Amino acid sequence: MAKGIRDKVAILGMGCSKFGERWDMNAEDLMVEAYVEALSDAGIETKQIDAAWLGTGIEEQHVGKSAVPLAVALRLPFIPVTRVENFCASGTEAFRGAVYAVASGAADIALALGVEKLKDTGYGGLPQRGRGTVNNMTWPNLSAPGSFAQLAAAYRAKHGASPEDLKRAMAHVSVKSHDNGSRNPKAHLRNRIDIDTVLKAPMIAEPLGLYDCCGVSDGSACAIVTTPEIARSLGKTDLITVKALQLAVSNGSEAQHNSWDGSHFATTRIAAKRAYAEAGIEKPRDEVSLVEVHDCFSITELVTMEDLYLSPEGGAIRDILDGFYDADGQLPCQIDGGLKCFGHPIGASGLRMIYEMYLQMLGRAGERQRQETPRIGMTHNLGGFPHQNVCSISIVGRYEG
Ligand SMILES: CC(=O)SCCNC(=O)CCNC(=O)[C@H](O)C(C)(C)COP(=O)(O)OP(=O)(O)OC[C@H]1O[C@@H](n2cnc3c(N)ncnc32)[C@H](O)[C@@H]1OP(=O)(O)O
Repeated sequence: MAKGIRDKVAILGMGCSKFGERWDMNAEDLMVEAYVEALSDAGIETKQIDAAWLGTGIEEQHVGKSAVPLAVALRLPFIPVTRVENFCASGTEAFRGAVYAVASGAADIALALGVEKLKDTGYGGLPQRGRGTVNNMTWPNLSAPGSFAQLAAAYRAKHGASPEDLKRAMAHVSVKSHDNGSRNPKAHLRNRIDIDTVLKAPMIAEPLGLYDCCGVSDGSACAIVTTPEIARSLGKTDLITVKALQLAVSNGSEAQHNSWDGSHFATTRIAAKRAYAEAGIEKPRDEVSLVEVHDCFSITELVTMEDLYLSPEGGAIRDILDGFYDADGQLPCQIDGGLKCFGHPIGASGLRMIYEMYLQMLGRAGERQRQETPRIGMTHNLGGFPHQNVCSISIVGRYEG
């Protein structure tokens, strides 16, 4: 395996907008909200940034084509700006661009920003009549909730879980995330819920009810990165560095050759193995202190805990019900409220997850701060559907160099 980027890049500053129904703001306003916080945290000026990456998913409708909207919104000084899109993993893709630019020496300081404006532009998780023959004939009823509901059925069939146990574990996932989100002023949904509310909620795609789904929200998040040496020369003493960044992309082979039972994500397993090797992690369940996964649906979080090798295969239901991933458990998952409470403004989500890891490791997470300062944080950003997807994993941690 290539040497990788472990400890070559430090996070100089991060910012995150308030997520939610931001009727009062357009995409540029959201970008500025996250950027102003990141810039002030980094303690630099815009003219010191050498290159920038914009991550956004449905750009034509919500943000505008090309990389120009980012350059205009932030008044970037004619530097190279690149726009990336990789399904729902677009935010981590922007981060990857900026981190690799610094790691390669092409830039001293680079910016990654992810944004999406979904709420008032007609986007929804349920099927909308697509345009054109392919959409009408081939995918007339394809929806994210419907597609991830099949993951639940396949997982249950494979592991022989009873429908009641699986539903209770999924409900625990949602109750836990709403509890965490209620302590986060930047989250969209901040109401506490109980198991009964989840189990009696309107059905969206059996077995996924309203509270098993992430919301639909607007939001933006931003990171400024540099080398550990430059960060020190700028006066930073407490450094958080990138330990690993890995991306795995489906090539269709599993689904096409019937070797896939539909109950897990091959991309997550492959990206996780590579990321642990790059970060030098041998026992992820013991060594990772905090994790944010792509909980677009409660079942995705449950399955992902096994795909990341944190829970044993078939053991996630038990771990979840035992509180292993609760805020006061051994390995908190979605301590900020996750996609469940932040919603999923596509380009922003991956960077929003890294933002929480960064705050927690610097002891700056306010009411939801983990008591023992976390050392290693992992984020998992998934794009696409179970049968074809991209998975981007980042591991960040305290710098001990
Ligand atoms: C790889 C991937 O990431 S795929 C994932 C892509 N994203 C998605 O699929 C989004 C999934 N979620 C959804 O589509 C929507 O949230 C739905 C369908 C579940 C609900 O949408 P709608 O019925 O239009 O909800 P609407 O916006 O009208 O809100 C109605 C109420 O429910 C609440 N609500 C909406 N969604 C959620 C949710 N997911 N969880 C909890 N509460 C919610 C709202 O706050 C509102 O509450 P209020 O009446 O107290 O104000």
